Amino acid sequence: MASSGRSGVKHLSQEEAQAIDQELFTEYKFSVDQLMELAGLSCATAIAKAYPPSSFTKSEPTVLIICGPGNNGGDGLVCARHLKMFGYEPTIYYPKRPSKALFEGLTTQCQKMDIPFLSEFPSEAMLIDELYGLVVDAIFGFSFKGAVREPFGSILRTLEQVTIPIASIDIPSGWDVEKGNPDSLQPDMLISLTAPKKAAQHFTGRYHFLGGRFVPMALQKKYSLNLPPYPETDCVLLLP
Ligand SMILES: NC(=O)C1=CN([C@@H]2O[C@H](COP(=O)(O)OP(=O)(O)OC[C@H]3O[C@@H](n4cnc5c(N)ncnc54)[C@H](O)[C@@H]3O)[C@@H](O)[C@H]2O)[C@H](O)CC1
Ligand SMILES: [K+]
Repeated sequence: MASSGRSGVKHLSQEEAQAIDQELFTEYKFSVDQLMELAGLSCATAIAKAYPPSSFTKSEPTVLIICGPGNNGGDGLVCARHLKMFGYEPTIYYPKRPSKALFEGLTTQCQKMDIPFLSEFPSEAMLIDELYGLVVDAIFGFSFKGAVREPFGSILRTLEQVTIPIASIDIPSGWDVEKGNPDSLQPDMLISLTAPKKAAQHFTGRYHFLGGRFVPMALQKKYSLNLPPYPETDCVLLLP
């Protein structure tokens, strides 16, 4: 069944999100690297709009970015690199790294830009609150299914206790892509890429951005995305 939010934009099922993704690669001949770069740039841009460095109460605008094992994690690595360029102090936790050239390259880029990678996840939420001003959740995106497997279960349980804002890329991690999850993370920001997924209807945080301004009009029409117009040359749009 089709569903749409207050803005009239379509909310995608998991199957639709994966079908559009596949069509972008197979029919439209985009490469993953290209779309990931635009997705990650959108996330860093949305973060810079909602949480400018001057709004941080810490002495430095420190951001903890947690990257998962798939492309959502890749978006997180790209986001970290752009945040560094924008004047933030990102730190990455990336416990499950795929042995693929794309992710290895993104990791090296971050390392060469002096972005630290944590070898262990902070054991207490309080430590995260003390050290960072923002968490970026790039753990799972639209391919998440079933019960959360370790080490991500314990990471998510810690994140549920933090009091600093959490910005989730595409899906709040631990949420069912269509039904959401009232018992998991409740992020302050959600950046929906391409189009919001059905779970976004359960988002109650302050900022819901649309990002990933890369879907050709023919594909938008085929899937009746009904995307609102992005302002001027912006790569993100704040949804009502
Ligand atoms: N078209 C677009 O909008 C683009 C979006 N991008 C981003 O890509 C993700 C989707 O990426 P994908 O690799 O398909 O999957 P995920 O990152 O969601 O995760 C897959 C990863 O997670 C593991 N996994 C799945 N379920 C579980 C679980 N229950 N417990 C533990 N681990 C789990 C699975 O094994 C895989 O390893 C999308 O959301 C966007 O963020 C692209 O960057 C660009 C195009
Ligand atoms: K996420």
